[in-house]
Amino acid sequence: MVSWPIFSTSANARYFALLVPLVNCARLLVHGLSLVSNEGLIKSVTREGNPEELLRGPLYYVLMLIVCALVFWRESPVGVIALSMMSGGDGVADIIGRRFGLMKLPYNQGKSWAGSVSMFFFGFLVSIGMLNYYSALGYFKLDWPLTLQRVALVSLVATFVESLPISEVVDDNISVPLASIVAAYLSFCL
Ligand SMILES: C/C(=C\COP(=O)(O)O)CCC[C@H](C)CCC[C@H](C)CCCC(C)C
Ligand SMILES: Nc1ccn([C@@H]2O[C@H](COP(=O)(O)OP(=O)(O)O)[C@@H](O)[C@H]2O)c(=O)n1
Repeated sequence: MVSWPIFSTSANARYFALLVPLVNCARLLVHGLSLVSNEGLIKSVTREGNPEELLRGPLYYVLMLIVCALVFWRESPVGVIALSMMSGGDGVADIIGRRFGLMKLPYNQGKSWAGSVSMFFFGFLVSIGMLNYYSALGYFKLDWPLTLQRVALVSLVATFVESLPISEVVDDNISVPLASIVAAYLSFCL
């Protein structure tokens, strides 16, 4: 029976799984540099329709996928939590914040309480859901009462970092997962 690397315990499974973000990284670079034109990709992934946008948020998103797969893979909850905060928390904060974010944060008029509260709750929920999935597959065993507290703390840290007016300096597709990695590593691994 063929054992597909992506589900195997092979040391090479992570490199096989990396093919997906690597291919998308190449796509974003090629289209972001306008070496190739794909209106569908640009329209679906950018806000203003400028190819250069692909080289910022989307590219950082995929690079963080690559970093977490390489460094943490399935052995550690840290990578799972970091990606959950970026895709689940920050992603929903954008949607909810744009639509319902009338009450702005006192220190950042570009962000709102609705967006940040969504960031916290969806970052927490997606993290717990993914940790439960990986735990059910046997990749790690967790003390769930403690894990809930730890993930809540990481989500609080990620929410605070995401709320800061630093988007011009560092994209939140970098700051949110990096802050989550640090907070999760300190709470889960030390
Ligand atoms: C639109 C994207 C990021 C923009 O973020 P922001 O600037 O709004 O904060 C994501 C871009 C995704 C990329 C085009 C394709 C990624 C495919 C990925 C490797 C497949 C696995 C995704 C996994 C389920 C999280
Ligand atoms: N905590 C947050 C996050 C986003 N948002 C809203 O979502 C929009 C996009 O957020 P963002 O600049 O962080 O964009 P992304 O790069 O995270 O997708 C903001 O301009 C706000 O309107 C919010 O209101 N509160």
